[in-house]
Amino acid sequence: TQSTRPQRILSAVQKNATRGDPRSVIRAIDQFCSQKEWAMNVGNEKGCILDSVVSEVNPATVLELGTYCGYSTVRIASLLPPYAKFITLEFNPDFAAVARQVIAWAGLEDKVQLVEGASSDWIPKIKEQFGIKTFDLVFLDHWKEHYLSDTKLMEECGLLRKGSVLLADNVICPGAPDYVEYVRSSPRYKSHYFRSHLEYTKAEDGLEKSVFLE
Ligand SMILES: Oc1cc(-c2ccc(F)cc2)cc2cccnc12
Ligand SMILES: [Mg+2]
Repeated sequence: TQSTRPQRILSAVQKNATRGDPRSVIRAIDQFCSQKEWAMNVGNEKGCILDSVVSEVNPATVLELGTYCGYSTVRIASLLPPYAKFITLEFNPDFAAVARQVIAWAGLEDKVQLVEGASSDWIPKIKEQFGIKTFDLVFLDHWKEHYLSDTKLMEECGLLRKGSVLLADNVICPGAPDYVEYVRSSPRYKSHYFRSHLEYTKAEDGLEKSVFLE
């Protein structure tokens, strides 16, 4: 039977990356997606912006919405302090199965908890299930239609505190106009747009960093 694109990405990691070396896993995925098949990883250009925000926040608690093959999961997990708690939510079981193996190849399986299911189902349960009060950093990289509703849900569930940082991928392409309008116009957020390019292309895209103010 035909392999899927995530399975081909995993094969490229297992073939070209060194076990336990997160940077070689990132490089292997970026080379495969640049030279062989495009895939919706955040990529290296936006990935460097992600790295700088993670390093600046130095979060003790991180939530990622949308794991896909685990590319950004590996980037984030490799920068976290040892005591950090990192949860990544993935709705698609096939993506989750590949991501677990990519994260393991990087040797980061003890740094991140991959949870399968819908973000809207899981967000209300995170406090009780994982003993997390609030998130210092949230990386939004799932389906764009859910960015705003999931953000409002996180607010309602008390998962954001003064200073919590939301970093959203794909502000331009595919775009999340209702989310961007909300975080840029709300007095409860201070937002900044990091202009970049859609992964592995010359098209414009960018990340929106929004700090929750209360
Ligand atoms: O980074 C992403 C990119 C795209 C995307 C798909 C097709 C295009 F033609 C352009 C962009 C989709 C995503 C869906 C979820 C999380 N990230 C995505
Ligand atoms: Mg994305």
